[in-house]
Amino acid sequence: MMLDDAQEQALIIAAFAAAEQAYAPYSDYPVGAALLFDDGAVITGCNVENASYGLALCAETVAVAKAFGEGRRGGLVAVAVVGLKADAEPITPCGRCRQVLNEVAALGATDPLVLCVSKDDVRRVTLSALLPHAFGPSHLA
Ligand SMILES: O=c1ccn([C@H]2C[C@H](O)[C@@H](CO)O2)c(=O)[nH]1
Ligand SMILES: [Zn+2]
Repeated sequence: MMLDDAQEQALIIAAFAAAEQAYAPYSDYPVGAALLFDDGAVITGCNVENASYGLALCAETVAVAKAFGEGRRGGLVAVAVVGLKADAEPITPCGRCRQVLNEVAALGATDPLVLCVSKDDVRRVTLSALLPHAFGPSHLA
């Protein structure tokens, strides 16, 4: 499934809206993520930090956990990630989030598009480009 401009824009807007819910009092670096599934559903997440700093959950991981919690297994088409403090250079998912995203991707048939978004720019990459030679469920089979 290819994304048209309107779908892309809607996903980016959903990620910005999610970032507004970020709980990031320690880093003051709000992040939002929005996952688009092949039935058109969008599931969002924001980063959730903790007084024990190292326990922070990234927006992408929160979104994936919500998706699994709603019964989704595969069907991930695209992900938008925005950092509200990212002006020029878009943020990209951290290494842990790439692996977490790979789990839902590996359960489906498509290599999801990752939209890395800043105020000024959108960078489009595939998840497999962000995480080549990924370890996944097939390795355990
Ligand atoms: O792709 C990213 C990168 C960072 N963060 C969060 C983790 C932490 O709460 C804050 C600063 O690193 O941003 C995300 O949610 N997603
Ligand atoms: Zn992360």
